[in-house]
Amino acid sequence: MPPDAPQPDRPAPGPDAPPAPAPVAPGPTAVAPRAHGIEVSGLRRAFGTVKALDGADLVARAGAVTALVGPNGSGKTTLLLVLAGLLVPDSGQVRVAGHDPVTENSAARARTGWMPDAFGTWDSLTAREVLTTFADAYRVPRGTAAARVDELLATVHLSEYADQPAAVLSRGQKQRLGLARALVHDPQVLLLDEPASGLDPRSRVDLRILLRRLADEGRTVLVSSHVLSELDEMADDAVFLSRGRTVAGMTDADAATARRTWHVRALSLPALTAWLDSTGTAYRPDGATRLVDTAAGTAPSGGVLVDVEGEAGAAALLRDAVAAGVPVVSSAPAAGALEQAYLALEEERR
Ligand SMILES: Nc1ncnc2c1ncn2[C@@H]1O[C@H](COP(=O)(O)OP(=O)(O)OP(=O)(O)O)[C@@H](O)[C@H]1O
Repeated sequence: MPPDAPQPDRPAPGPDAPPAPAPVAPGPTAVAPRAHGIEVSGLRRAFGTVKALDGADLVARAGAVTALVGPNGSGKTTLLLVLAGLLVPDSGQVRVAGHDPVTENSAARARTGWMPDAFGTWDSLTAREVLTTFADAYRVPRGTAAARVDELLATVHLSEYADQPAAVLSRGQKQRLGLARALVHDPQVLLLDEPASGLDPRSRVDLRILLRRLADEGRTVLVSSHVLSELDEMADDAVFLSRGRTVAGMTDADAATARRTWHVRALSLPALTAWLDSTGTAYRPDGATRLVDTAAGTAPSGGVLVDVEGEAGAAALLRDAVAAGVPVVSSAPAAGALEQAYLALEEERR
């Protein structure tokens, strides 16, 4: 859903719009404990007959990056809009940084940074003016706002565009400005909808490092994306949505113990497959096996896919193969843990 689509039963403030009434950025005495993350239970929100959220549950810990994963139309944006205090749910419990975004909207929004999947901005304002306007709206004290804005422009590598009108920014640069605006009031909770879309590879790496740092500082970071390999690298936990419901959750520990497919390559494919056969280990072709120098009598090198139980299973497989004299070249997960879990869930739900 376009994040700025009007909501049927609520005047749309527009997720990019400064909040009205402007919430007060929590001052040093008002900071809620960092331990508060996000807690959602039984959340429902329908648009006419479409049940965008149909009893969703979610916990996102403070100090962790949580991935929000699900197919198109599964309710991710709707959930993020509710958490951001921009959409009123039909029913269910929601706490963001210890506050209910419906009944304590200002308190929740003062502690929440929201980055929509496309950051619509005012084209005639400069990048610095855009951030200063949001800092004002969040009542960041004037004395500190200018330094904060400069610091954020540097963080997202837009200092050289600080005094350029936002109209000249590319899509990826606008995304980075959107990230800076989400951080302008030093929020405890960050909600990011497809933050990497439009970013070049360097900016994606920067984003990953920044989100890690923000989580390590004790913030709660909830990020939705379809690029699972990217989420895999940055997320500690994952929540899977399907048709408006939470269908699974996954922590780093789950990922380490889950059954996964590994790609094992050896200098001699016959030696590898003969050993797998002798141990009764099931395997299948990797689809990329390459023959080398058969004329010279060298055995074909190549790899196979093997399903193993967690990282411990992968380590045992590698250890035993090497001990048996198989010339193993590499052994690595065939795909990220999130991607494999996602595909397995999709398969189950077909
Ligand atoms: N304002 C709206 N009016 C009507 N239907 C809506 C509205 N917003 C969302 N929906 C519907 O609710 C469902 C969930 O949409 P949502 O945008 O939350 O999914 P999503 O998981 O973010 O999808 P995507 O991955 O494609 O961004 C979809 O069927 C969508 O068509």
